[in-house]
Amino acid sequence: MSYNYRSNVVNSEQMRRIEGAIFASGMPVAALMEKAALLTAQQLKKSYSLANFPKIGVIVGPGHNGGDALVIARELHLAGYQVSLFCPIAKLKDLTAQQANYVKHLGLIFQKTLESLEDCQLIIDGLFGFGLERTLSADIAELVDKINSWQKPVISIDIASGIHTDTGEVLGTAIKATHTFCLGLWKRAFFQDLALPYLGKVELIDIGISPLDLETILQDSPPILRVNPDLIRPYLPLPRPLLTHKYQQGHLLIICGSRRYAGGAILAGLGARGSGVGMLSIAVPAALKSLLISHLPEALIIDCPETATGAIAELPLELNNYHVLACGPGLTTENPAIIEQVLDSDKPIILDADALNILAQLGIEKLSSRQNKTILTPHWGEFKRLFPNLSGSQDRINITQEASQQSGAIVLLKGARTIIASPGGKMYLIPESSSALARGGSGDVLTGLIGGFLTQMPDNAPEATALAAYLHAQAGILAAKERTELGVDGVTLANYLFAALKDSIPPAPLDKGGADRRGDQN
Ligand SMILES: NC(=O)C1=CN([C@@H]2O[C@H](COP(=O)(O)OP(=O)(O)OC[C@H]3O[C@@H](n4cnc5c(N)ncnc54)[C@H](O)[C@@H]3O)[C@@H](O)[C@H]2O)[C@@H](O)CC1
Ligand SMILES: [K+]
Repeated sequence: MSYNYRSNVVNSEQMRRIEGAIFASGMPVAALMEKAALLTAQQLKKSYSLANFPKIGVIVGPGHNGGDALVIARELHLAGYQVSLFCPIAKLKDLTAQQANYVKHLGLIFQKTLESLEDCQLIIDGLFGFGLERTLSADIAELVDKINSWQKPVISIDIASGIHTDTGEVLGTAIKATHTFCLGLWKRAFFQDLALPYLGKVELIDIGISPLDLETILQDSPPILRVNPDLIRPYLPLPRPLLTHKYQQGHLLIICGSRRYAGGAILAGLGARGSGVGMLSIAVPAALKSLLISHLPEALIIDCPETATGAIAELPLELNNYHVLACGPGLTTENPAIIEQVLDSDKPIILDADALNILAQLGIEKLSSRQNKTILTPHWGEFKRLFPNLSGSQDRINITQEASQQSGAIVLLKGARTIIASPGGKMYLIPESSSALARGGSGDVLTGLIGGFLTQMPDNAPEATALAAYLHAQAGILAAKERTELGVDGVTLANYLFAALKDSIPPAPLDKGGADRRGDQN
């Protein structure tokens, strides 16, 4: 396991321990504050020019978040900005009090009222960082609401004040930042859907936390990783070995569709197409066969006997002849026997949509007898049905991890920030997405894509899932950029998968990882 400030996501307790390890090894506290705040001030000056934002208001809290804000205030003042300060809490930590003295010496003024900052073009929020530990008191909450009501650009230092660093919960109320500079390491809240409306654009400031200090603190817990191109590139089934053939690139079976929901089957097939899987078979009710062939001429379409209402009645197939089974899109919940048959197979399976709804009826205990991997890809509604005991909590990172532990499956919880947990405890967090994907059909594309990647990298199921989820989100972002958020239907999304692959995970120069790894598998 290699440690990296770009990838490792921490909670506040881990952040505090890492900080402690750095200080214990000799780094002066004030020096780290100076570094973090100087780097943030540099970024700020680049994004918010003196010409456009000559007057800046800085809200100073009692802890080191407030200390950061004071160093930033000083730097902006020295750069020519007109800076006004407001500090609503009298008792400051020592280092913060020292910084306050120095800015006073430079002539900066602590205003008596928040209203004195109302004519600023930009507000910097240095009220609380990861040290926020309780709900905001009524007087502080009132200040925060007042700042929000101004509708000005607000830059939060480390995290929007009022947001819980781990769960992303709003502790009473919270600053609605337009831009947040996260210091040193990504904190969990940046991947919690609850917190997103408060963080605005997010940016990580690299303050030089070394892999050594990360390892010291993080080595005893399973890694929680923010997916980025460098992290998943080694797992991509690219470049292909020169002498491979289609069956070496894997054979995926998708079990999907009904007369009522034919489109889900097509979209899952198009998702699988986007993975480049060697062989694709799709089992559908007989009535859908010619429709599927017309959309996916490269796939083998298997026509299954159907029920009176047009669902698959039985699967006349030896499921163990395929490398991976993906099951669910458009299936209906009419026939639980199919899911039981899929669960009984010895192959890796992906369950989505109605396959999950049937599993919820059967009970997740059914998964315990499986000999191979299971991947569950619920959205929130499906998750609640599968894991009702976890649905009371809003900490999506925690409950996805719990769900994976309870079920023994890899669980992918869909959302604005999709979360993937594996039974071993390792987690992958998808860092960005587009609301263009909040649309029927997006999930079907994802199921096919996961299936296609898993087929090509069966020994790395969590990574295949993360790779698919990342690429799916990137395709949504790219498509929305060109067509707006209203222009990304499932077929369009699937068509953008290749462009996303090329754009967002370009091959690293001299990267031979992919070729070597696949050589092992063949
Ligand atoms: N970890 C690191 O590597 C670095 C951290 N720095 C900064 O230090 C911050 C953490 O500093 P602190 O630990 O001092 O914590 P904070 O500055 O986040 O705030 C803690 C202070 O606020 C008080 N407090 C907590 N909840 C409150 C509430 N609801 N109402 C009123 N007061 C409340 C606490 O008693 C404490 O005095 C980070 O967010 C970051 O901005 C940087 O200075 C340098 C690098
Ligand atoms: K803050």
